[in-house]
Amino acid sequence: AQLPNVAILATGGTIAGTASSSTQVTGYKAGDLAIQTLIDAVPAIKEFANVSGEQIVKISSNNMTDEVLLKLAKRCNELLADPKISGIVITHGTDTLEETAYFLNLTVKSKKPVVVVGAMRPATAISADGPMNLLNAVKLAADPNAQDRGVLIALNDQINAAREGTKTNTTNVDTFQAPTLGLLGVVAGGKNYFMRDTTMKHTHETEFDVSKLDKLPRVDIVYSHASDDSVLVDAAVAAGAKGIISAGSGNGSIHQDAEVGLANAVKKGVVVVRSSRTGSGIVTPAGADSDYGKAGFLDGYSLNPQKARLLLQLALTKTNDPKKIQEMFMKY
Ligand SMILES: NC(=O)CC[C@H](N)C(=O)O
Repeated sequence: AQLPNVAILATGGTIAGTASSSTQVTGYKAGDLAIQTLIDAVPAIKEFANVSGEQIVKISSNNMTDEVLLKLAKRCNELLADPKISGIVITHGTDTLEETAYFLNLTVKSKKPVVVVGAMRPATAISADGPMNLLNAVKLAADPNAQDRGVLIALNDQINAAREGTKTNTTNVDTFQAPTLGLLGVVAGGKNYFMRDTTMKHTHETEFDVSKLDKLPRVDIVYSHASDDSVLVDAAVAAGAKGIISAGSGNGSIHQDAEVGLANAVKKGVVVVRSSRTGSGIVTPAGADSDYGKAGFLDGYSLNPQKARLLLQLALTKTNDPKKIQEMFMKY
């Protein structure tokens, strides 16, 4: 039988990282190795798929930009329109992997699997996790049962939804978790097992079209803390932010001295969305009669601040209507 064709788009990260010794697992050079070197390190891939590697960038993912995100989304859409391509794997640093995965979850127009993969130990380390993660990701991208589940995050034998998975540990290989909703599935005995589906709209079901975009509106995140004030909010507005995500405390609460600045931002036409710095749970709707509702703040639902930022950027390419943007936050 003919093997499925899987395209691999490489962006760098620890999966392509090199260190001077096999015991060095921090302070290494991320994104050093080219994609063909990573593919050649896992000859077993050839048993499951024909793969082609394409180097998009070679960066540590803390340096990811809107420009690269747009380039990746456009390239995915081009490749997935080709009937010969079964799915896509994107190799990525883990630091902002969840952001790229969620951005693609909102902008890829296909039911075919798109799998974002990384590693926590550099390619040169003892028990490097990259090779097995890459093999699992290619098999997942070639798996018909992985179709129409939204973009997937696959590391450490676990499958997460792009919207829900988040990096929870600075160094451990078991870093991607979905604290509120749990895993979509697992990889065991070389097979993919799906336990549930995400309930939110994704990929071909969204209204976002990046084909004609070459930049995204500025959206900043302000992180709440004791003794907070409006200094950073005012700075965001002065820098031209069209939206601000409040990484609030608890259930999206905001220090009264920062709230003043955010309310003023709304009066100037900036869209403000409340999210939470807690890392799990939902930010419940404040209601039109509450102080937050009266100030015009929107509710971020279960998106973490970094993902809420991406949705607000895309939302602002379609509309400035707070009501419509709130609907998007409950839908995607
Ligand atoms: N484990 C990782 O991939 C983190 C390394 C690096 N900072 C990156 O995100 O690209």
